[in-house]
Amino acid sequence: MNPSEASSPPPRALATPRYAIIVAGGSGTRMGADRPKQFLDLAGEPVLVHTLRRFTDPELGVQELVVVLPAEQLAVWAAICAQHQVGPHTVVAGGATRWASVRAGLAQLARHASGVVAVHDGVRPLTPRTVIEATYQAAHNHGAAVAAVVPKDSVRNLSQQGSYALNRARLRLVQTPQCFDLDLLRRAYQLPELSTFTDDASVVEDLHAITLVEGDYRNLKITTPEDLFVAEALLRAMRDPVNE
Ligand SMILES: Nc1ccn([C@@H]2O[C@H](COP(=O)(O)OP(=O)(O)OP(=O)(O)O)[C@@H](O)[C@H]2O)c(=O)n1
Ligand SMILES: C[C@](O)(CO)[C@H](O)COP(=O)(O)O
Repeated sequence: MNPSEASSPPPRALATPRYAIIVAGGSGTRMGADRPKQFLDLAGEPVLVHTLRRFTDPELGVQELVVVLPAEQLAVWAAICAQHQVGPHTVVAGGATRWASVRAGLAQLARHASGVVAVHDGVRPLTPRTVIEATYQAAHNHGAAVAAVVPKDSVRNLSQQGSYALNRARLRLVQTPQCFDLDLLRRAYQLPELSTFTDDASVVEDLHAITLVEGDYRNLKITTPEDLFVAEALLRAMRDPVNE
């Protein structure tokens, strides 16, 4: 625990325990930076520090937070934690794919019998608390819930003849957090990995229906360089009490 955490308010007590796995085990090839994008600077602090703060908010009552990192970056993260205010968490080494990293995070939660677990991208540093809370609650009520938003652009499907328009009213852009009953997520991650998995909902959906929760357009995933500029502007706006 960071000494500055000692005086923070106690976590909210909840009947159903809440856990979170923050996956930050990727290398950021699309960003093309000199280090993984989760360590890049966003308004004076590494992206991942911002992301963790979203989940250490005592109002959420998360009992255990697991951070998954590339094995070769564990020392880098330790140095970051020594310099920045980061709440209590455990660290595990990830795998070659996001799926393998989530599995490693789940293994860290093996001693817990039950609860609801959130899986969240370490590179989504702007997720509003209301979205996290709503996703945990929906998973508590329905077993599996993911945050998603309506597409703002028109969407076309590629075909052999060229392309055709899709009805975007029937489409959703999926974000994280993605929250699940702990036992359900464990069972889903015992099945073999498929190349079609892009998120946790795609791993779980053969076992259980996925409930969609209203996400937020500010909850962007930092993927390519321009996302950092947008994230910085959004962060400034979200810190302005007029906007939040
Ligand atoms: N082996 C992996 C791959 C991805 N992730 C995490 O999953 C989230 C979403 O993945 P993505 O944005 O694709 O991150 P990268 O894999 O780092 O990026 P890229 O695909 O551009 O290499 C990120 O927080 C990333 O760190 C992970 O934990 N382990
Ligand atoms: C999990 C995710 O962020 C939901 O939108 C997304 O699927 C991650 O995809 P990526 O290819 O790893 O960026």
